[in-house]
Amino acid sequence: MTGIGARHDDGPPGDRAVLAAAGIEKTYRRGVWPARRRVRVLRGVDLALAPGEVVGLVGENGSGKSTLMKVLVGALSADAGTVTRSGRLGYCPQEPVVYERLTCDEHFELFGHAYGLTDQAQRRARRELYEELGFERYAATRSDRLSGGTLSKLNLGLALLADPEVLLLDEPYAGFDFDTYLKFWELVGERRRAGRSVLIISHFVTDEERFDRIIELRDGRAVPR
Ligand SMILES: Nc1ncnc2c1ncn2[C@@H]1O[C@H](COP(=O)(O)OP(=O)(O)OP(=O)(O)O)[C@@H](O)[C@H]1O
Repeated sequence: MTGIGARHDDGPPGDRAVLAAAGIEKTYRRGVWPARRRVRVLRGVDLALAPGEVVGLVGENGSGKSTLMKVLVGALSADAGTVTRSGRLGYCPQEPVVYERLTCDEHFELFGHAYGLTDQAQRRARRELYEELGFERYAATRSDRLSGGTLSKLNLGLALLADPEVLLLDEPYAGFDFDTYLKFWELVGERRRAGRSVLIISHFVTDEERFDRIIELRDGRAVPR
């Protein structure tokens, strides 16, 4: 792999980790008694992200990638294991979580407020994101009137707004056209050079060259690839 900048060839991040998970287990319970069954998805996942690393999280459909990411951000509780984070966290879920009646601008204002950004900082970051991802013309459009691709840009933009130290992206480019897909990787490269860490769920073999490291979820465990 060539990655998109300097590589980390010095093994697992260990003490330098900005995000570390140890022994994560998760079982879902489905159905109602007597047809109740358990789906054991994560069986002891260990994972660590160092500053400035861009790591791919891969695995077949249903292997538990989204489940793991939800546990890492704290949106879902694990049955066992620990997650340690340092710094600000940005999360781009697979399904955009937006308010249908709010415009793109209003989303940035709301999230900027939630992140504790000053108005000035929020406006500056918003302007840059509109430009980088090319959706400024939708600034005043309500989110329920956006196309799927533009909605994905808003979803990603909101995760990037506060320039988080750790960025977790669940298939962030669903619906992106090719130009936007390339811009997305430029944007990841910039974050990386700034020492930010990024974990990306990916299904594309073509992405593999862009990661510093790839972790595969297999049989409920994380294995290096
Ligand atoms: N809320 C839930 N309740 C019950 N089972 C669930 C729930 N969420 C996910 N699952 C099951 O857990 C397993 C892992 O799902 P998950 O979405 O984490 O996989 P994934 O690797 O992200 O899949 P994909 O590549 O298709 O996005 C699947 O069998 C899924 O059906």
